[in-house]
Amino acid sequence: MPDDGRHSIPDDDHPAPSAPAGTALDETEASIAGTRATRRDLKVLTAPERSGLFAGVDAVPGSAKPDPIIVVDDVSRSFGGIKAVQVDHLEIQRGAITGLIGPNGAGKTTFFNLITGFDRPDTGTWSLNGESLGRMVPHQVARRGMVRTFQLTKALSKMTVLDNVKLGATGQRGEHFLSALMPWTWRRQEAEITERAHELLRRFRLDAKADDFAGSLSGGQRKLLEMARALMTDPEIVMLDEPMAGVNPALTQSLLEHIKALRDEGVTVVFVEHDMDVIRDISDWVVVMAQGQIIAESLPENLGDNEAVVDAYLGGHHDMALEFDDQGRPVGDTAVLAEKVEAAIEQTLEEGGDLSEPVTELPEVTDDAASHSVDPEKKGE
Ligand SMILES: Nc1ncnc2c1ncn2[C@@H]1O[C@H](COP(=O)(O)OP(=O)(O)OP(=O)(O)O)[C@@H](O)[C@H]1O
Repeated sequence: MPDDGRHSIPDDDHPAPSAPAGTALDETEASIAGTRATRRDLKVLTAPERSGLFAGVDAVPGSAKPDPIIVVDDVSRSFGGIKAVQVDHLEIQRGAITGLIGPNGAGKTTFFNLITGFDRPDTGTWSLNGESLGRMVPHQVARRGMVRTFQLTKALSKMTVLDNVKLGATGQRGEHFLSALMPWTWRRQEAEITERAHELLRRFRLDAKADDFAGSLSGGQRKLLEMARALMTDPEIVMLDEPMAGVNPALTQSLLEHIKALRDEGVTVVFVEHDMDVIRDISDWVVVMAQGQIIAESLPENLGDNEAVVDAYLGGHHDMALEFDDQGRPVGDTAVLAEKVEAAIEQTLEEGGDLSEPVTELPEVTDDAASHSVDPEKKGE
């Protein structure tokens, strides 16, 4: 991936932001905090320097970051009577992996859709590097450096793997009307696009499949294809919607390594994930949504201590102290409660319901951990 830092150099239109008020910065952060870091700056960050970025960040919803690449204000979206998203303020730190978690129906996918131009909010503003993206459609957003992948991979099964990746190169010269009148320009562009697609296929070890139909790939390989396609425009920030869903354990590890490698190259990553082990493994910072709102932000290792997070996942009506082991796994009565939540979810799915609401009502905790005695009528109240 080229490293020319071209996305991030402050200029008159995009001045470097100053350090947010109230953010305590130590020496480790000083080199990049308060200015807009380039891809090159971010590439040379050591792991302690990267975690140092969050040292002075308050673990509260909407907290200021030293060098935010994305800033969101008052973005809301309703469907009928349901307020799917109401994000008052959110800043995403440049050059870090931010995990976005929350129960089913929390509004994560809708939020991704809104800020990448795939859906329109009812209210709100948001910016990338200080430039408002409010009226842009997805390919305009991509041209400015932000791309997304989808929860359900969108690979076109009757096209080759190579062509699917090439499709990611939207908004480049070959698409323009004028270039169509100048085929020599277009052909050069086409060759560059093909070369880059091959390079990305090699990176994701899909090069042997370049000429196969995308429909022949496994679920995990399609996720890799989706990432390769997203990287065609050499983005500054990638939004990954459940990149691990449906991927077998062997490929999960490889995907995780790919995501970390992107971050280590200076790409900002925001990803939606349900698996807490994955979240703890690769996130530098975690943002928690529930019922459309940002309810918590924290370092991944402190998630289990956050009452709002536990409430969001286990329902707000428990009246016992929750306990987790040092791996963040629930223990004792908390484990029993967690199993009941699982059982309630399973039951909902078996009955053909969806999981658009978190489980909010649970029976008394007993020793019968495997009990499926959740009254479905009470769930989602
Ligand atoms: N196109 C739509 N029409 C109507 N309601 C919608 C639409 N898209 C989302 N919703 C509703 O908005 C809410 C948020 O849904 P969203 O898919 O964004 O949540 P999520 O956190 O991504 O959930 P999951 O983890 O299950 O993917 C839910 O109540 C959902 O039913």
